Amino acid sequence: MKDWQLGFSSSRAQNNQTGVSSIFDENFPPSGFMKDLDSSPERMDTLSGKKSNGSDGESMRDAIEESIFDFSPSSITQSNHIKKTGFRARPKLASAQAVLSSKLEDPTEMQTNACEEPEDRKPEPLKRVCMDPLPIAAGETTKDEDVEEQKVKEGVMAGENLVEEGSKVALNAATRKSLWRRKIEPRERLGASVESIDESKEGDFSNKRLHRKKSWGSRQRNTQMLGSLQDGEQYMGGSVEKDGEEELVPHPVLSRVLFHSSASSSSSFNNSSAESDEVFSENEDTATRRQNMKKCRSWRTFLTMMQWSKRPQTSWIQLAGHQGNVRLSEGGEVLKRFCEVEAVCLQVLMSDALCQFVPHYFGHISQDGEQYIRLEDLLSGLKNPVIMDCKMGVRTYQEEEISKARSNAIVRSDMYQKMVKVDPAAPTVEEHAQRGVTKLRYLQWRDDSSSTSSLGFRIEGIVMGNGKVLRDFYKTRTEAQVTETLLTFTRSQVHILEAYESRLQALNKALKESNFFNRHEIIGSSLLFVHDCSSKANIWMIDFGKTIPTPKDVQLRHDVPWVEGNREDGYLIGLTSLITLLGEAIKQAGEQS
Ligand SMILES: Nc1ncnc2c1ncn2[C@@H]1O[C@H](COP(=O)(O)OP(=O)(O)OP(=O)(O)O)[C@@H](O)[C@H]1O
Ligand SMILES: O=P(O)(O)O[C@@H]1[C@H](O)[C@H](O)[C@@H](OP(=O)(O)O)[C@H](OP(=O)(O)O)[C@H]1O
Repeated sequence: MKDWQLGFSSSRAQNNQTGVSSIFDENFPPSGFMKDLDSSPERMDTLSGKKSNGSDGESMRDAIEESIFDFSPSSITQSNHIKKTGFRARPKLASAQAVLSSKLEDPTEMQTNACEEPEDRKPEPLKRVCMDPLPIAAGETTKDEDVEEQKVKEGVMAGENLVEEGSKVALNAATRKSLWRRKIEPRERLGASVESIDESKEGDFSNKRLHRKKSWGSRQRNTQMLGSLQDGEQYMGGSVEKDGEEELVPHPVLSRVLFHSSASSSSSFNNSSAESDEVFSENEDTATRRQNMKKCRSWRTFLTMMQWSKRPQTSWIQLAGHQGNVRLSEGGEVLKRFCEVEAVCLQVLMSDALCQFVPHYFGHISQDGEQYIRLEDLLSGLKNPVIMDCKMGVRTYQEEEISKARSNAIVRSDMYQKMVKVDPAAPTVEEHAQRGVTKLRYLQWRDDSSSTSSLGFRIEGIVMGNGKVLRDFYKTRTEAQVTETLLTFTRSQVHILEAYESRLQALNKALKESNFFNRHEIIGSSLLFVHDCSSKANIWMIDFGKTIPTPKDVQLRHDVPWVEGNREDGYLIGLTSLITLLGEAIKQAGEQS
């Protein structure tokens, strides 16, 4: 078991044992929607990695180093380490794996989660969940498979790399995916797997048994597996009696389940004749065949449930911003409508001190005549993520927008409608009369009614762990209102609040070292806060669509008020406010508990 898995498992074990009081303000509008976060963990693990500066997304990702950070209040040493380094969370691969393996450890929880899954979080098509037919020693693949894995690496979600520790079943999704894509015959697939096992695990009895079978035709082999299937209870026990020999099965239920999963994977569990031919022997009579088919179907039902539970954790949601601007691709990347200003920023950021705080940028892609920016999915691997989007800075419009508004003031009725909905008294008499406001006027009103102008940031939206979305923060302006919202967002969990505070302090440090920050006016950019019920937490910088390089003669400070012409964005004012208010929230949460 890798370090991060150990860390995660122990964290989960602790969580299961920890009775936790539910702390949140009953008066807050979305009361009662946080019941799924009832187990408050004692510690928090995140992963740290370091990006390389390579221009190629593949090589950069390959260069990521991972390690664990422990946010346990008692873990002072590591906590200091975090403060020194900032917690670099790249939870993708580890989180997905850890969540998946923990689900298998805890079937009760699996059921609970399945029940709580909101309708709009239906799993991806089954073809995305890949499983191997044979037990393979963890981490081992054949040469060919390695090549295949390399080929498909880019398009494969980290969460699809499934390794069942202790079961000796390695589920290498990249390999499987590529094999399926190429529709390689099961026979070839099996042969390859067996050879690799046998070469590297000479002493393993079960592997030797598999090796002895490798000369069998795939049909024979499949029939043999089916025969075993009929003795389900024995199989559950971990061994099968065959011809007087005990055949050890590394992971009794899984390996058989996985076998059939694989056999039918390419057809997504259809009952096609091709599949039946693959599974049943020619010598079986019709009755046996029917019986077998029936059993096989019930296994399929079970498999479907398994695959549901093992699906990659991609509870993706676009919280703020222009609806439909951002979406999750089939391959698990976030695709955002192309904006050259943003693409240039992201490219520069990949080799800046801030790269640890920005989703990985994979370049751009053209799809159906549209261009998209390809980004790392920051929610990947998080289980029922809790998300908050904070728009940073003391203003959300560029200075250019002011001059534009002066020269050509377009009156917008949509913005007038939005304004009236929040505050019917906000428009002037003239604006009421024309039933419209200019964009600049609207943006300025938004900034002033929220905490943007006063605190240097505002909360745009929150997604709670049960998927409930809160966007009504138009009038969340005072420090007390923001603090209360932070407590609700984190359910007053001190270790989460502390992790966020720590991350922001690290960001503060990185900003001071950043050439990008030194040379850019950052407008309308957000900090995306994400945590989940297994206590992974992180904060990321997103949205650089209105971030522009400063003129050569301008040196921004980022921590002084904006007056027209000085181009200051107030980013550090917002960051300082956030850190202060998180501190206040930590204090209040401590007092509550
Ligand atoms: N890399 C990512 N991973 C996960 N979610 C993301 C990612 N990028 C964006 N999102 C989601 O999409 C939302 C909107 O993103 P973003 O702010 O970049 O869009 P936008 O349309 O440019 O916003 P705006 O209208 O404020 O300029 C975010 O609040 C977040 O929920
Ligand atoms: O959040 P709200 O209240 O819905 O208001 C929107 C928000 O201010 C966006 O940032 C802005 O897009 P830009 O940042 O790109 O200016 C958008 O302008 P738009 O309607 O002109 O796109 C506004 O409608």
